[in-house]
Amino acid sequence: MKLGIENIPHHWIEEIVNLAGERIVVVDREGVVLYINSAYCEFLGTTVENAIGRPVQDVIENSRMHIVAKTGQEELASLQPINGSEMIANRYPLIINGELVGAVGTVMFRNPEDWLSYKNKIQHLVEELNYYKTKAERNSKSKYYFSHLVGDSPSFTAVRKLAERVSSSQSAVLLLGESGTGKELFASAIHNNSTRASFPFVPINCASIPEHLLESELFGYDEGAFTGAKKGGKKGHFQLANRGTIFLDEIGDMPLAMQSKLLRVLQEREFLPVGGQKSIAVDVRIIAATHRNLEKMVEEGTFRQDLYYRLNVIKIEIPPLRDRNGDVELIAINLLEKLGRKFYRKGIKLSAEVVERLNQHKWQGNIRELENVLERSINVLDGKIIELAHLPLYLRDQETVNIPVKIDERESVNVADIPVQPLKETLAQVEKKAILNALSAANGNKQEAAKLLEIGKTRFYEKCKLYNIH
Ligand SMILES: Nc1ncnc2c1ncn2[C@@H]1O[C@H](COP(=O)(O)OP(=O)(O)OP(=O)(O)O)[C@@H](O)[C@H]1O
Repeated sequence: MKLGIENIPHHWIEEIVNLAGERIVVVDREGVVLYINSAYCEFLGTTVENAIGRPVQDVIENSRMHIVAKTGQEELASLQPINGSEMIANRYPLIINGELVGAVGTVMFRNPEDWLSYKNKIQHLVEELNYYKTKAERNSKSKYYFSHLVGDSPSFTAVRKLAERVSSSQSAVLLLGESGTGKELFASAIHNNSTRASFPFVPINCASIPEHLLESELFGYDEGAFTGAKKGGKKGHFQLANRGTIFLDEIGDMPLAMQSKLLRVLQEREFLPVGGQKSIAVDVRIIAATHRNLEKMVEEGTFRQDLYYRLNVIKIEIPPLRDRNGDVELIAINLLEKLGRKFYRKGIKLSAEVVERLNQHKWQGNIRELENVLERSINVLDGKIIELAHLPLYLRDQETVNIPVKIDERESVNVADIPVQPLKETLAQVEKKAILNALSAANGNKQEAAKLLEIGKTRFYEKCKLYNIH
């Protein structure tokens, strides 16, 4: 007997799909319906004959299948109103022999009660999955080497050489640079080039953790340290990084009280978990990073001078992209390869005009901004060459090259509703709204929301803190 679907007579397949309770649609790269099963058509109030060969948007209300067929990005469990019911839609890119050829979509559950019972059943599995996903992401994030740090400009080459040279030392490293310049990549490359490479690299973003949780995140806690503390306590990042490297990103955002505790670990090489009685010894190399001016913060009294000296043993200043002559094109080509793999779109190139425009731009958001621009361009691209027309508006219009402001219907504000008040307050209101909108569009995923807003995650966390958004 054959080992596949060939054993099933072809005319059974439709019935099997219908029995499985799924409503299925298949579209090609242009979003044209190639197949839709009768159960789905029944639900839509149409017929298979009517639906086949038509653009999917004309057949299914609020469909996003044509988008998935272009981007290659799957969309799972997204809510889709059809015929007045909230449906749960799953949309998968259809990849055959490594090439994106279309998309497959299913919808299920006619009513929210069914969804709730399903959700309760799988909730713990989802949580478990998320836990392993985060862990896997963290592991893969630490896998950068100096060869991943693309750039040939003299300013960047000098910095990369310095970082390479100091990676074998055990001293603390302080990475300075604007948001999106690659500080985390540098930290990871230093770790992987050091004698600690076979031990963990543990990154922690000091700005993204609420102040009251930072201590237990860094140093862990003992059983019974506070109400709700896990049985058996919890290990902190310092303990997890033992014999490896801890990367303290956005160290400039660490509250003063925590700075004192961190200083103690650096001096004594041991720490006390929250609620603990016994100190734990650790052997950890520290790499800290910030986009803030720590010297100024020391002068202003918001950063401890003694801690600054402890961290500033080896200072590495990563240049902003606009000061890296010739690197933009090189990095863009590298990012296109990476994005090509992510979206199953191989061989995408930049037109000469686009290269020129990218070289002219000031890149306030550095490589992260460049990455977002390219990702967006790929999403609106049909062929293989990114032309000026595919760039976001603020890059297309030379007059406004350095003003990355994006206004579209989603972000527009009804001016008539705004009371007369100081401009600052109005701007804050709009900013908060934009953040909430992005969070809701990203299903609460902060990194994704920051990406949608085209700002760095650090700035995003700062804004959330400022507007009390949890
Ligand atoms: N030299 C480089 N070559 C290729 N890609 C890079 C390079 N440097 C950074 N990137 C990419 O740019 C993005 C931003 O890098 P990273 O997160 O390391 O910046 P950062 O300085 O730590 O930012 P932040 O301060 O906002 O946390 C990442 O997606 C990273 O993969």
